[in-house]
Amino acid sequence: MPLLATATPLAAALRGTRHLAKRTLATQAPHHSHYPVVPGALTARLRLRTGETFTGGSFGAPTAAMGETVFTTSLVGYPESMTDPSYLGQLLVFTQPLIGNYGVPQRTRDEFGLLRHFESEKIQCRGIVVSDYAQRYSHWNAVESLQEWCHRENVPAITGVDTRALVHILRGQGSTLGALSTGAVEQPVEWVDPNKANLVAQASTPSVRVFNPQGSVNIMLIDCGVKYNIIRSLCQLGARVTLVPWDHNIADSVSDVDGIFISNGPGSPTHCTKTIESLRWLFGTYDRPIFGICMGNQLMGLAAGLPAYKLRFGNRGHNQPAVDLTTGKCVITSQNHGYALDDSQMPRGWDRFFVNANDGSNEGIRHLEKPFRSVQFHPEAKGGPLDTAYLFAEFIDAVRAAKAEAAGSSVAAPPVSEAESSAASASA
Ligand SMILES: NC(=O)CC[C@H](N)C(=O)O
Repeated sequence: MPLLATATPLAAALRGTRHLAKRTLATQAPHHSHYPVVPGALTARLRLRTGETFTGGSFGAPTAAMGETVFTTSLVGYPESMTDPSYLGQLLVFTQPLIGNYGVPQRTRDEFGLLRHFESEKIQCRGIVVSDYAQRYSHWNAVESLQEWCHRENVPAITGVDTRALVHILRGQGSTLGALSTGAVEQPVEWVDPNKANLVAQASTPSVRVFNPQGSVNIMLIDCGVKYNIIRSLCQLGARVTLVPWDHNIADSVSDVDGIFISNGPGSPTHCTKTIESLRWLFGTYDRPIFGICMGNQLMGLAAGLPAYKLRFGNRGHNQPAVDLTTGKCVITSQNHGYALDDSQMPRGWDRFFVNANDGSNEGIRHLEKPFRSVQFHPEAKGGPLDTAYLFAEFIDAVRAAKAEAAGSSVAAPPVSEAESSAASASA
């Protein structure tokens, strides 16, 4: 039998896919409505500022919300993403079609008092947009449905949206303001860009908090909207973590600090002038390790003299390749950002650390003499079991070494990064 004949079912399936893709493109504007929605649900509507409207079913709170419409390609992790403070002010579109199928986990806390399965205390995004909400969920750890959670936290959610068409629009024109309405509750027509406000001031801790007080090195963590797993990652490596607000008076409190960490956070980094000033002061006076993640990378770059710009639609997902320019090694990273540093001209004394292998955008910077480094991706969030977790271990090693040196001792504790990597190879 000719090969063509055996391949026919596959060829037909592929033709079907192509046909679907064409149909999706053809129906892009101005109105989209198709998939079946939750039976008996209120109608929900997502309207982009540029005029495109998507109609579906409401499965969240019967309320309305406006935000920057952004998409994530993550296949799993909706509880973590939705509680990540970096999504504050945003309507979050999931490209993974089936959302809700493993429910929402328990609010149990770890030994440091942090919620185990969420990145902060509450849902941070303003609303969610999905293709196919799973009305039945199943998971050993689930205690409620995504629908119940959204209701409880007063967050609107729409299902039945052709998210492929929506993402096509967002990739083309860039992240766009969107208004999500449910039933008769209409989002007011005046468009307000959340990025014009200082969202970091809303997400940051209002007061100083200490985690793992018996830890052996003192890390000051500047909270721009920190994810719990960043605090946890530092505590697990034996650090005492002092969480301080984004505008904390650093100069007054840094003398007994062994290392400084700058967290992730929502919105534009340009609002954080106080943090940028503090970092600039630290770069001139501080010699111990400094490390930044995502917003932390952007703030360190701005303090060093690099400009930041807005990416067209940002990088949000769990499989972004980043090349470490010091080793040539490519790591697969988890990301959630809409801004980036323009590293085309590096300031004196600094170099690029990582670069994105897909779009060439900056993924980190490092100081050439002092132990100051930052990354645009999230080493605390990993698609695989470990991925870039080694960056935390290297930071704590550098902190311990600097502390030992300052104390005039040549005997430093064994590096945690080595302990980590031997544990990793033992479990591999
Ligand atoms: N995850 C983050 O820290 C995001 C940083 C910043 N809000 C951005 O979107 O680029």
